[in-house]
Amino acid sequence: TRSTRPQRLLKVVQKRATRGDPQSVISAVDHFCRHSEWAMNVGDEKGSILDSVVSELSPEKVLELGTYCGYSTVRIARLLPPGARLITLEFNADYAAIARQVIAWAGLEDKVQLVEGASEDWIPRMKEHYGIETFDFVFLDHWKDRYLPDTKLMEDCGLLRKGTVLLADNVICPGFPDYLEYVRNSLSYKSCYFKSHLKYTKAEDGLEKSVFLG
Ligand SMILES: CNc1ncnc2c1ncn2[C@@H]1O[C@H](/C=C/CNC(=O)c2cc(-c3ccc(F)cc3)cc(O)c2O)[C@H](F)[C@H]1O
Ligand SMILES: [Mg+2]
Repeated sequence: TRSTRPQRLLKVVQKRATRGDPQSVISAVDHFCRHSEWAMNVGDEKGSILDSVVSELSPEKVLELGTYCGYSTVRIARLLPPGARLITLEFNADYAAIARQVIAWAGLEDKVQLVEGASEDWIPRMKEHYGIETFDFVFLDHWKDRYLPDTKLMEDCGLLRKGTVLLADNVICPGFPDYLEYVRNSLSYKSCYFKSHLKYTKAEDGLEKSVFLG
């Protein structure tokens, strides 16, 4: 049977990228998406905004919602300080299998814990299963109608602390109006919008950075 897009993306990574070199993995995926097939990863333009937020924060404990093929996982993990940990949640087994191999090809498996399961099931288990007190940084990039319920769930589970940064992909396209209204109007968040473009196109998109105020 015909291969899937994630399988083709992995082949390009293994063909064009150097094992253990995260930057070459990022470039290989960008090349694949720009020249061969469109895929729903954050892309290079928004990716560099993600890079600057992570570099400035230097977070120890990171949560990513929606691994997909691991592109943003690699972008984040490559910038983490020694000893820092990234937990990424992905409930599609096929995507998780591809992402594991992409993360391993980048040589970042020691920093990344890919959990195959649903965010709503695993957010409540973060403390007892992974010994997480609170997260320093959360990247939201899963189903758009799940950003708000999962953010409220993280609040309820006490996983956010004063200063925790939430960064959400796709403010415009596909968009998540309910989450945006919440973080922009809630007294518990200080929110700002990083305008960008939908990867490799002229269409506007952006990232919403929201700091939890406790
Ligand atoms: C609900 N709980 C979940 N738990 C674990 N993994 C999950 C969960 N929910 C989804 N996943 C997992 O997270 C991923 C889902 C990513 C969804 N992303 C997008 O749809 C998305 C779409 C566009 C887009 C833009 C323009 C256009 F014309 C068409 C598409 C751009 C983007 O940057 C996106 O991120 C994965 F697929 C799913 O298994
Ligand atoms: Mg996205």
